[in-house]
Amino acid sequence: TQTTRPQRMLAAVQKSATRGDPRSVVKAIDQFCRQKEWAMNVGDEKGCILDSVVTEVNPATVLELGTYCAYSTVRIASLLPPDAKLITLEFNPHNAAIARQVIAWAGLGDKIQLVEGPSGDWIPKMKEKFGIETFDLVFLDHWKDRYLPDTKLMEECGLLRKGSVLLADNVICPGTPDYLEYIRNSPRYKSQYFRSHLEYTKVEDGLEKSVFLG
Ligand SMILES: O=C(NC/C=C/[C@H]1O[C@@H](n2cnc3c(NCCO)ncnc32)[C@H](O)[C@@H]1O)c1cc(-c2ccc(F)cc2)cc(O)c1O
Ligand SMILES: [Mg+2]
Repeated sequence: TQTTRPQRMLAAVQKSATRGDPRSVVKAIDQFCRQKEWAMNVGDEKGCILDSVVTEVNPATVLELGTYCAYSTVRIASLLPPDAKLITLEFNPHNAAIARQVIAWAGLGDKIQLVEGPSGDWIPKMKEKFGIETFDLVFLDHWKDRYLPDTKLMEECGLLRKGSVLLADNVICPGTPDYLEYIRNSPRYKSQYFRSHLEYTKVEDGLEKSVFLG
């Protein structure tokens, strides 16, 4: 029977990456996507920008919207301080199942909590279910038309504090026009665009980093 792309990606990790070595997992996925099949991971070029933001913020709490196969989940978690926590939301059960195995292979199960379900349901429950007061860093990489509503929901739920950083993938391609318009014109955010390319291609894309001002 036919395998899925996430299944083939996991197979590439289990074949080429070293158990317990997160960076080898990242490398194996990038190699698979460059040599075998394109997939919608943030990728190695934008991944370097992601790494620099994670290192700069040095977050104790991270929220990721849209796990997919956990490429960025593992990439972020590999840079976190010892007691930091990363919560990643994924509502497609098949993708979640693959992501759990990628996270396990990387040996990051104690830093990463994958929560299965839609962000709209889980964002309001972060405090009661996970004892999270606020997030130091949020990585947005789920459906592009959900970036804005979920950002407003995080504001309403008091999950952002003065200095919280939102980092949004794909603000050019596929694009998130309503989110960009809101975040760049809101007096409550200080935004910065990091120009790059769509993963594994020469097409323009970029990350938007926005600091919540409280
Ligand atoms: O579409 C892209 N990403 C979406 C990711 C979705 C993943 O996240 C999960 N997900 C979605 N919404 C929610 C949700 N909440 C919202 C719904 O309730 N709550 C929880 N999980 C959610 C899905 O189940 C997937 O696992 C993309 C496309 C291109 C692209 C560029 C150029 C092309 F030609 C083609 C494609 C490049 C990229 O980097 C991209 O990220
Ligand atoms: Mg993306």
